[in-house]
Amino acid sequence: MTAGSGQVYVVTGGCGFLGSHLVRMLLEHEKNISEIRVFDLHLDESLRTLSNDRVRVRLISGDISRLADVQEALHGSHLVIHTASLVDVWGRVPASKITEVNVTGTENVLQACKEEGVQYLVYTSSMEVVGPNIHGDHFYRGNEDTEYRIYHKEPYPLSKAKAEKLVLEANGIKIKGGKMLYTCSLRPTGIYGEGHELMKQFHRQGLRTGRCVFRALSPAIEHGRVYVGNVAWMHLLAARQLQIHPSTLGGQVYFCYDSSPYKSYEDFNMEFLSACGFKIIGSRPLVPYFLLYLLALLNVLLQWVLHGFITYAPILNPYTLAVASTTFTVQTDKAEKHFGYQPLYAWEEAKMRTITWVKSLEVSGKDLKDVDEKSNYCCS
Ligand SMILES: NC(=O)c1ccc[n+]([C@@H]2O[C@H](COP(=O)([O-])OP(=O)(O)OC[C@H]3O[C@@H](n4cnc5c(N)ncnc54)[C@H](O)[C@@H]3O)[C@@H](O)[C@H]2O)c1
Ligand SMILES: CC(C)CCC[C@@H](C)[C@H]1CC[C@H]2[C@@H]3[C@H](O)C=C4C[C@@H](O)CC[C@]4(C)[C@H]3CC[C@]12C
Repeated sequence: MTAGSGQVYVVTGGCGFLGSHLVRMLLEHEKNISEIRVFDLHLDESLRTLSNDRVRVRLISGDISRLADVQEALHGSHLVIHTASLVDVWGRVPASKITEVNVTGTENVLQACKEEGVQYLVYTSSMEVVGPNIHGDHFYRGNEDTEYRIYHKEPYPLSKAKAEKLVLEANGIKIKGGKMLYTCSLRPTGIYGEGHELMKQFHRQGLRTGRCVFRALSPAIEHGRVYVGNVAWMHLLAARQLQIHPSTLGGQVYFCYDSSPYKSYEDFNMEFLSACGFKIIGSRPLVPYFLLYLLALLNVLLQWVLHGFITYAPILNPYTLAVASTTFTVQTDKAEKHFGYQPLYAWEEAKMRTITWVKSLEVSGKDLKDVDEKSNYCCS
């Protein structure tokens, strides 16, 4: 295919963790596109260099919460993959900002699809549109039809649920030119892989404590995880098949899954950290749950006191503790049945790629700096 003769895809949030994997995935595996528009608030200039003879990668700086920006980016495009979002469960940004980006931003994408006559939209949702809920109900290897008490209070899951609803309701509406809009929604569980910001933080924290991770969560609580490459692959397939079988995929939701093992959040992280010499201390939580909960509450209090002076947003708060302490795993084949999804990366390869990346944090010295040499290897 020569540049200009294929389809134009827009990837909102294309410079983020998932978005940048998706852009690379599209370049490598989607043969009928000639342009990828990477729309983001903060541009990653290195993506520009990915353009080749066949596909032009165009970086577009814009704000999803401004309709004019979105309209301009979508003009003349064929399909949108909407991953842009404010991912915040720590109170780093005000709730109103989360709503503005995640809900108004999605409204803008839908409006722009309508006005610019873009027929297809794949939305990146989240497991959190379902749960875990605040009652602590476990969702054990459930699927898209599993009944669950859905209850949202926190700004991020609330915004993702609202946005997903808007996306699904828009399936089938008339767009400019008289054609129909087709939409579907993908719900990843906790994504991991190269570039995962939270993994960097756990790695850095582990270096400070001499490569020791102190078990805080019950190993019996399963937390769903999915490799970023497989999430990107699933988006690519959904985008392709939405155009071929719009009546099958249109208006549907799909959990993102692969063959990553069912483990607790900490044990899963250890799959990678142990390759760097990290050890997990304790076979059961070292701190009783009520103490952890008190600590989480203390963090909320400190956040409130320090508000206006500094942004105090530690990893542990009552909500993140509840998410990490409630089983939420998926087991489904809906995406396989509807659009032939099979993970592109087996667990062993996903693990190896992630380990290589975690190790590279040490080689580059990025995570080693600031760490007291003396504290290293206290466990070895
Ligand atoms: N990381 C996870 O574990 C996870 C799990 C489930 C779902 N998700 C969803 O996947 C998507 C991608 O998440 P991620 O982890 O890659 O997050 P990320 O923060 O790395 O990427 C989000 C991107 O959106 C961009 N963005 C934010 N505000 C914007 C705005 N106003 N205008 C334009 N762009 C804006 C950011 O600059 C960033 O590049 C999100 O929709 C998120 O809700 C993530
Ligand atoms: C108590 C501590 C020792 C551990 C705290 C870990 C906690 C910060 C982690 C655990 C689970 C994580 C969430 C989960 O993987 C899935 C998602 C969905 C996604 O849409 C946004 C990110 C989020 C909420 C992860 C955030 C970090 C969590 C809560």
